[in-house]
Amino acid sequence: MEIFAATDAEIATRARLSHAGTPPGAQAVPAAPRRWKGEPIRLSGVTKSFGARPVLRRLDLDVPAGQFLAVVGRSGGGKTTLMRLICGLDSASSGDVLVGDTRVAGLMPQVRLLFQDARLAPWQRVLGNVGIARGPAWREEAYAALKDVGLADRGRDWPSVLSGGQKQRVALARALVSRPGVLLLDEPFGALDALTRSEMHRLTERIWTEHGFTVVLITHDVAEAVALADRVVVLRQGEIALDVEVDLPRPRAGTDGAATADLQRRILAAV
Ligand SMILES: Nc1ncnc2c1ncn2[C@@H]1O[C@H](COP(=O)(O)OP(=O)(O)OP(=O)(O)O)[C@@H](O)[C@H]1O
Repeated sequence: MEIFAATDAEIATRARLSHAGTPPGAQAVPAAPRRWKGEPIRLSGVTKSFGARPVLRRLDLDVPAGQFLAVVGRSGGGKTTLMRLICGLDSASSGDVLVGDTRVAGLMPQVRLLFQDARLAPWQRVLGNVGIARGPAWREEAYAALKDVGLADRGRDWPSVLSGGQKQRVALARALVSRPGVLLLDEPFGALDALTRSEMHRLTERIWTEHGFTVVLITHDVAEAVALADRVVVLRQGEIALDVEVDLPRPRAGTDGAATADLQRRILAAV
């Protein structure tokens, strides 16, 4: 049994409205509010050890609400460990992690994650994937989220017929459907080809600008970090080796000026 009951006609109508606005005589699809609340993140004196080995060492990090932060660093530097502490998948050995006013202790509903692989349920259509675990209002929200990622007309497709980039868009819509205060992106663009990756960059930047949630992006790609983030933190051996503002005008996709190159060099040197 499917978890949604929309008919093909209903989906087609909604998709048409999403793309073309409301034709004369048609009933308007209620628009979701375009902006929601970003949550600040605060780490104070956070250490995380596995056995006797510290992976994060007395980390202090304040991420203001609505900031787009990129975390870069070499493999094994503790980036994913940091993500897991922020979303409550793991707990710190010592120190405090706060999202908004809440001390993280267990999974945080206002924090959503996007991974390198889309992790869609193959037995659910696109709309079902986006709407999983939602309450009674999920269907409107799912349509709004699919529209946000440019897939309003793909709700009845199975994940298997989508391209890699489209699957990532569905995963992004699934993360957005609950209007998270914080979106954690763990190398979500790493497996995509260059063109699709730059499309995803533009999409992510647009959606973040529209909705105003806080983003933490983990990436190995310094150019990606500088293209997207307000601020870049370099994590090296569990410590912050560099913390730098990206004071470049948006949108930045495709910009390749001297200031961008300088900043990239500075970050690479710290990595
Ligand atoms: N559950 C665990 N048990 C033991 N060691 C772990 C565990 N999780 C991570 N580590 C270790 O912690 C260190 C940091 O891992 P982490 O995945 O945070 O690094 P990363 O910077 O995200 O690396 P990558 O860029 O390769 O994904 C690594 O040495 C890893 O082996």
